[in-house]
Amino acid sequence: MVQTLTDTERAHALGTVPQWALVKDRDAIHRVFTFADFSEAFGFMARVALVAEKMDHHPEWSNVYHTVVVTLSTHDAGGLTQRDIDLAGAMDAIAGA
Ligand SMILES: C[C@H](O)[C@H](O)[C@H]1CNC2=NC(N)=NC(=O)C2=N1
Repeated sequence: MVQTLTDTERAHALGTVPQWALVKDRDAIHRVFTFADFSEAFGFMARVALVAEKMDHHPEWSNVYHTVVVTLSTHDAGGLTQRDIDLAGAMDAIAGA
């Protein structure tokens, strides 16, 4: 079973994905991606979906027109783990930032 990050690990891990912020009321990270239009946003989601499935780690997300709102947390561990940091990094790379 994957473990939630310790405070020291968390500080280091968050530094590797600086565009993500800790969620206030739960142990999770959050980012809003904004694209040029719906096609770009949905194309991003399609690419991320394939990667997430391969990683066996899945985002909580929603889409409205050109924005994709994402929360990452590891349900099996009840909080933030390295798996969330890895998926966040993969999403950043797919989005190009
Ligand atoms: C059985 C399967 O491996 C698990 O349910 C995976 C799938 N995707 C997951 N995604 C996320 N975000 N957290 C999990 O704990 C998780 N667990």
